[in-house]
Amino acid sequence: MTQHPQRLTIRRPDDWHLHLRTGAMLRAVLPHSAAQLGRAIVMPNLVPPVITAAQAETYRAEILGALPAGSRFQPLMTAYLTDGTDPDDLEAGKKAGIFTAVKMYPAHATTNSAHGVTDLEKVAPCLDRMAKVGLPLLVHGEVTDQKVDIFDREAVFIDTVLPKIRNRHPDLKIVLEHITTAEGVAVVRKYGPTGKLAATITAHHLMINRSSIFAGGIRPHLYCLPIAKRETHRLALREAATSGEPWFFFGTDSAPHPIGAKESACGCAGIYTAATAVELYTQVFDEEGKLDRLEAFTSLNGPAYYDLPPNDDTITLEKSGLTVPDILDIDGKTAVLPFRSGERLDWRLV
Ligand SMILES: NC(=O)N[C@@H](CC(=O)O)C(=O)O
Ligand SMILES: [Zn+2]
Ligand SMILES: [Zn+2]
Repeated sequence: MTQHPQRLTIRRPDDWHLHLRTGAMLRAVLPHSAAQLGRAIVMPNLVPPVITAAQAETYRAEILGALPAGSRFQPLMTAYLTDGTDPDDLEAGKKAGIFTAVKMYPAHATTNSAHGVTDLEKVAPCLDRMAKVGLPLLVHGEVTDQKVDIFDREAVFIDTVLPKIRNRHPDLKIVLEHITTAEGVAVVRKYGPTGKLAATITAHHLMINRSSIFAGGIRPHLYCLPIAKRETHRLALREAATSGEPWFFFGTDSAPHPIGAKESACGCAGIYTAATAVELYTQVFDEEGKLDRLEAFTSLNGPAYYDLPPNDDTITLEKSGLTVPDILDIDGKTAVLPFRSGERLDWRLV
């Protein structure tokens, strides 16, 4: 690769952490991801959540039915782990090709997590079975104790909860989703070489820090969970993502909410990045002078961790610039505001 390429062809990326929602929202946002990606790990935090293999099969059919004609995009389905989840159903779902992974939300940690896990002991039989049949555990890694400062909840989870899971289930593959801290980077570096721990990193956590949320006034569209941390953490995430190390990979956590639900006295957590996900990551790798490592992060490391082949086709990016789309209409009554809406990015998908 030349030092300052104007054009870049890489294997088609996958998104290992995506919220597609359902109904009109799904129909509006899915074309964005389907245009860029080969596959995506689809998060199960619907209302009600996607708990069983039968529910995941119904949800997958809805997604496939909402795809633009001719799209080869493949949704990879996840189970929402609850205290009452049946290990046999997880195993059957895995064997039937329905489940790719299982998502654990500590109860009340984030958007639509009320049915999440209250006690690790209760899900131990599920985690044992997942290790046995090869279903990775994807974790929203924040403690829910409201006495713990919101900016510390990820680091405390890594310190106190993650070791319990790892020690009790040493053969379980774990993905720490959307890491936001230097502590997250360090623990994944430490245990990544065992093949049992990896992390997704979002585009927005590579671009914003906690001051961004208050720049000139409160900016509800930059509120997500885990919340963005100090600048030192953003820099640690950028270094990790662009390091080429195989345990860090693409996961947007693109999480659309209607504008009215964001611009509210009690606004929802979630940032919508799917409209320009690949362009946002490319911008970061270019700024870091690491475009030669973009493909590993976007298209190779994720499939390798999930024991899947990389996509067989490619995408091409051009350094001709792009204006991030403005408000995305959902159903004539509600709309979503994409991250960096109306701003210029350096790269665009050809
Ligand atoms: N990331 C977020 O801020 N929100 C996600 C939930 C999640 O991934 O934690 C959502 O579903 O809106
Ligand atoms: Zn989450
Ligand atoms: Zn998420």
